[in-house]
Amino acid sequence: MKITQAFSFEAAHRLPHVPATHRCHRMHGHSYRVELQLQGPVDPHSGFVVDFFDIEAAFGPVLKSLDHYCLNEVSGLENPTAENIALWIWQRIKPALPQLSQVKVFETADCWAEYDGDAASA
Ligand SMILES: Nc1nc2c(c(=O)[nH]1)N=C([C@H](O)[C@H](O)COP(=O)(O)OP(=O)(O)OP(=O)(O)O)CN2
Ligand SMILES: [Zn+2]
Repeated sequence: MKITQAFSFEAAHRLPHVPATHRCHRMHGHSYRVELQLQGPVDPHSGFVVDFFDIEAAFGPVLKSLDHYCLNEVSGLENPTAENIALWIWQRIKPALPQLSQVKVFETADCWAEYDGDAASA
């Protein structure tokens, strides 16, 4: 069974490795959406794969460290592309949520990155 919980945060960023002529080289902001997918068996007693409250508790401190920050100033996010944010989130919450199977980071409704723990695609 797969379950997904969505979160959102507001943040500023600039992409330091794109050409100066690229509009994302300038500081700007996004309303990010994060989707955390977990996969595992349904506990026969609780009926849960994982309690959504436990996902919220595990991700809360990570979310707080992103919300209303300039992502370039967050340690490990000096190049804050959607891809790098997805990987960064995965690395921080996988230990607490072993059933984590995918992290999606949406910069806009139309553009997102997804990471499923496959080292070859990181
Ligand atoms: N592969 C990636 N490409 C780009 C990323 C990224 O993280 N991974 N990021 C950006 C920029 O952050 C840019 O701000 C994205 O903006 P855009 O998708 O163009 O969204 P806008 O809302 O600014 O654009 P509209 O077309 O006006 O909706 C670029 N590329
Ligand atoms: Zn951007």
